[in-house]
Amino acid sequence: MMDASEDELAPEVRSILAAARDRPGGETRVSVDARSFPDAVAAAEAEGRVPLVAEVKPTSPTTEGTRGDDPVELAREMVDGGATALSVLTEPEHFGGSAENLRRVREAVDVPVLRKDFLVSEAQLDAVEADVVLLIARFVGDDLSELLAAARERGFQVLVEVHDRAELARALDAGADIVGVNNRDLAKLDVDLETFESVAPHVPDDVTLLAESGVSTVEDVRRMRAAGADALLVGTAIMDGDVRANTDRFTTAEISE
Ligand SMILES: O=P(O)(O)OC[C@@H](O)[C@@H](O)c1c[nH]c2ccccc12
Repeated sequence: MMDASEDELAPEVRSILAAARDRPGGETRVSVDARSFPDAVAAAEAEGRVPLVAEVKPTSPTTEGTRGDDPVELAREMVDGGATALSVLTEPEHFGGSAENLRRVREAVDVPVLRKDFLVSEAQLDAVEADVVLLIARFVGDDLSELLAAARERGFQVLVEVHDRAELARALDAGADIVGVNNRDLAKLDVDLETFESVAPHVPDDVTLLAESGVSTVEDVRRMRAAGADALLVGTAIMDGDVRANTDRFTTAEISE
């Protein structure tokens, strides 16, 4: 999206976006046999676990240092800790990710895997197979419907990320059925859990709704669930320390009162 609102983005985010626009796509069109994300969420719920998407995020503009562990090892620990699905960063320049990390993780686990990146063109969908791809409403602008259709044609499920009610309306108009509300403001990079609480009431029941970013305690997990989150997406608080224990703590947040 090339409009005035781009000036309002944090410098790091502008740099991420500039890099994303230059990134080439895959050479041949992918065709994915996707593992159902809504089914995985329902299964976790039926077992009394908090449906959690655990994120393999080696670093980020808001994290200090880089975690160099093998992403496959981290992914296995997350699944052992009860994660419903995984998110794997594929953005190389600001998040330490790669398409290869995603490919290896998806081969090693049997839960759905989300490709976390800043996709802005159809060809970029072909870089690697995943069960779910992310489209960020703010970044794809008027191309949302087209990219959503292009992704579905390839077999991907699509998570559309929004930050306010106006973006939610655009996501729903485009036909999004998995929506994530990002608590992180891409203009300031700060996190406010009230973002989810203010947008969630306007999301129809048949949409699978994720609360993204800034969940760092078991209290936060319960708070997002109380506000209507079908699932949570957690990166930093899982990557910090014992990945398996962290995942276990969050997925059992509703049993271990
Ligand atoms: O590390 P956190 O605060 O738990 O956040 C995870 C995830 O929501 C965040 O990494 C994220 C949300 N939307 C994104 C878009 C691209 C890259 C990363 C993200």
